[in-house]
Amino acid sequence: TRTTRPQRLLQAVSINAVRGDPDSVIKAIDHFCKHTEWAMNVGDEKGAILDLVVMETCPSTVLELGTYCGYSTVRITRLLPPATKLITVEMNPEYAHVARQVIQHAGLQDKVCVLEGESADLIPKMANMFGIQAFDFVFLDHWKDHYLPDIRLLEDCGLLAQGSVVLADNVVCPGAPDYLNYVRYNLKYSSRFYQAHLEYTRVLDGLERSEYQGD
Ligand SMILES: O=C(NCc1cccc(CNc2ccc3[nH]ncc3c2)c1)c1cc(-c2ccc(F)cc2)cc(O)c1O
Ligand SMILES: [Mg+2]
Repeated sequence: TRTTRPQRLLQAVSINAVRGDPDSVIKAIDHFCKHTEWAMNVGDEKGAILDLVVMETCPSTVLELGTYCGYSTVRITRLLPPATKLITVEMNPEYAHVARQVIQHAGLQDKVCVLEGESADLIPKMANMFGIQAFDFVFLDHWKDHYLPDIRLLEDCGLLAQGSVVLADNVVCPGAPDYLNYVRYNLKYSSRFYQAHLEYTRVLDGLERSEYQGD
């Protein structure tokens, strides 16, 4: 096929979503994934849990690892007050290019920085790049075997502070067993599981919310 799935998803957004309206972008992507083609967005069921956790956290600094087409980026950023910034990391250049256009269609481009590259390379540079101390909220949705090394790297770089919330997608499907074991049995975290389903399916999945207790 000439086009890729992210390009077909972007086309559905540009045709069906109202420019500058994040909720219509979210609805257009969910409709596309339910009726036309499955894609690995966090989706509407887990997305509603993501919304609640973001709203109760009221973050001023947000990091997302794994942008894909920007669905969760739009979900999170639409809930943030004007002064806040969201940094999202995507190592696949084609995903990043589509995500920037989805985010722009939602009218949220001024609140989002899409960084192209690997989390392990970029995390150590973020404090200097953005003049931040710690992230109030982190959403993990990239390669599942990178969740554990990356949360440890965030700790080592001093980018987590007491009260920082880390929310991880797909802790059941595809799964992140080593990550779960770490955040659930480590006194530095207070962890809680939100049972749900894999986006747009009846397969079991869930999100893990882990609050950093400080050093
Ligand atoms: O694997 C997943 N997502 C991650 C992912 C996947 C592919 C490429 C990238 C490239 N992006 C990337 C990589 C490394 C990176 N380092 N720093 C940034 C960064 C960015 C990322 C995933 C899979 C399923 C799933 C699939 C099939 C199935 F049957 C059930 C479930 C459902 C999900 O919700 C998922 O999130
Ligand atoms: Mg995911």
